Amino acid sequence: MTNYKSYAKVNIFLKIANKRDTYHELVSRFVRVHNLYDNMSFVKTNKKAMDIIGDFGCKLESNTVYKAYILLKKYKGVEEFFNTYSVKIDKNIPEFAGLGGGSSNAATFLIMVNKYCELNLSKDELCKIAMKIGADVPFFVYEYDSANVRGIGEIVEKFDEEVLDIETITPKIECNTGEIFKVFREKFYKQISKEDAKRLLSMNSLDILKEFNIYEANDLYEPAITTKPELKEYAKKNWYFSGSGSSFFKVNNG
Ligand SMILES: C[C@@](CO)(OP(=O)(O)O)[C@H](O)COP(=O)(O)OP(=O)(O)OC[C@H]1O[C@@H](n2ccc(N)nc2=O)[C@H](O)[C@@H]1O
Ligand SMILES: Nc1ncnc2c1ncn2[C@@H]1O[C@H](COP(=O)(O)OP(=O)(O)O)[C@@H](O)[C@H]1O
Repeated sequence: MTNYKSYAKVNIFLKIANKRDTYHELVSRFVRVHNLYDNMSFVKTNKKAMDIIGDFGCKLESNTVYKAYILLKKYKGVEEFFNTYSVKIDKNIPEFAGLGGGSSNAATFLIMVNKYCELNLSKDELCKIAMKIGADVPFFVYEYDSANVRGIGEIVEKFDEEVLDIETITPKIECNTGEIFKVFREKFYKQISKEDAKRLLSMNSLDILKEFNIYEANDLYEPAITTKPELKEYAKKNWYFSGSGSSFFKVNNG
């Protein structure tokens, strides 16, 4: 059966626009990493129950793909399909990395089930399901190379620009997203102005990286290095920080 590539992402910039209850509204540019992806496919089994084949740092019920299955199983034919097929995931994207691996897998799974079970759900309908799984899942559902992402990830707008050649490095330092947002709120809280947000959202990624340094591009970098000072060793010239970490990235175009 067809192999699907479940890509990683980086955040070219990530700014906080507001608080929403215990969450934070973002203004961010998400870009897919073309040379870093997990491989996903359906394989025939006789398990007679939903199963995920692959190496994960979590149990089945916590897997983003399982959460996606739970939301899809009410649709006609889905439960029956997983009586004879399992989903196989060959992981390459590091976990806890700020690269959105788990979110990407869930989105790819939604796309695969939509096709194989002929659900005929539109991207906007899939996005509504995606939001229930996690903040970064809607971005991956739309399959854009580059997009402006706002809100808690539910507003995804395609951004047209040249495809970026992205290199990533993931230090073995576990960054807990919730903890980093907590430190941001307590010690570093600031909100981007509407004017600055508008300007950033209209600029192409290469120009943004020319103009801004690692601190200015990502509001979560300072709370991350405060929480895990050993991260600073990786902040070399022209390297940037993705999401809540721990990955750094560099763009090699031009
Ligand atoms: C900030 C991003 C940018 O891509 O970081 P990375 O996960 O990529 O590092 C993501 O949107 C993260 O999304 P996700 O990883 O799904 O976060 P969740 O597990 O839902 O959130 C964990 C915790 O982080 C905080 N949180 C998360 C997202 C957000 N917009 N505001 C928050 O304050 C909340 O306290 C939440 O309980
Ligand atoms: N399909 C999946 N692939 C990777 N991690 C997953 C998956 N499902 C759940 N997880 C769990 O999600 C958490 C974050 O994983 P991931 O999305 O890869 O990191 P990040 O959000 O930092 O990029 C980890 O606790 C991991 O065990």
